[in-house]
Amino acid sequence: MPDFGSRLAAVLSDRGPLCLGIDAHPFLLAQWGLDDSPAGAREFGLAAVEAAAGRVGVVKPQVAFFERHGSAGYSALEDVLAAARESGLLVIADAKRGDIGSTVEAYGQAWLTPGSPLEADALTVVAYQGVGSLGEPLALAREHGKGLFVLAATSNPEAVATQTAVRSSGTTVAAGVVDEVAALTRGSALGSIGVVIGATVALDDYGVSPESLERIPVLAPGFGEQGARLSDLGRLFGSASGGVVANVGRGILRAGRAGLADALSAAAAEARAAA
Ligand SMILES: O=c1ccn([C@@H]2O[C@H](COP(=O)(O)O)[C@@H](O)[C@H]2O)c(=O)[nH]1
Repeated sequence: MPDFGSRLAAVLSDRGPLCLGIDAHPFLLAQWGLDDSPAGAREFGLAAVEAAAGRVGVVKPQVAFFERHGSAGYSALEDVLAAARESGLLVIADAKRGDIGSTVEAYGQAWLTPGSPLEADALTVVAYQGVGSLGEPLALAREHGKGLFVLAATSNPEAVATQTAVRSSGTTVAAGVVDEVAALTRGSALGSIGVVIGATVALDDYGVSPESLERIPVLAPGFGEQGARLSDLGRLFGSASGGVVANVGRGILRAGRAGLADALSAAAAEARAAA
């Protein structure tokens, strides 16, 4: 299996940067005429996958909206993950896992092992315990051609104080995470270990340069509902734009089940033109 970075680069080139966030918010389930139940979340997720296939290359199921339904929600998520991967979509499980190394290894096994019920192509992870704590999922990703996205500068305003704090090395926390992740990638091809940078943040404010992001994939949430515009993608990420996965959840899902395909096609075209 080719590594995640190569697969992602091919998808970005063929389909453009748009990623459909599969966020089964209760208000969206109601709007789509579905119950706020595991069956409703399952149907929502499968309909989102069906609309995404052929229109975008990447989907990002938000695990929390399945987890809130307990074990039946996880069963629904397993079906959605499998359907997405069978449709040829790259799947980023947004689970934001992190812990000491010996525990985070188990998270890696759950989401990155081929044949696991929760198998995804990539996983979002948290480096609050140090990028080095992620060594085991990193090794698993390398072994199985999977990817990781490490939170660096998140889209929510509450994160600014923590992520712009200056480390003893003199870089911000966000820039330090970017540098440590970038150091994991050799060669000029897009790496398999990337970062999460919100589209709502100004890179300068975090001491992050577009150049430092050029060889690593960047998962960028914050478009749509959180205020960033897809048409600004190139301005926001500059020379790193080619490796950006632009996530939109509510901003597209609000179109409803009937309007989803058209909303996706329009957003995909807008994102492609802006990259
Ligand atoms: O910094 C971050 C990291 C993750 N997210 C997640 O992305 C989506 C955004 O959904 P929208 O509906 O398009 O706002 C959601 O799953 C978040 O948990 C983020 O927003 N910011």
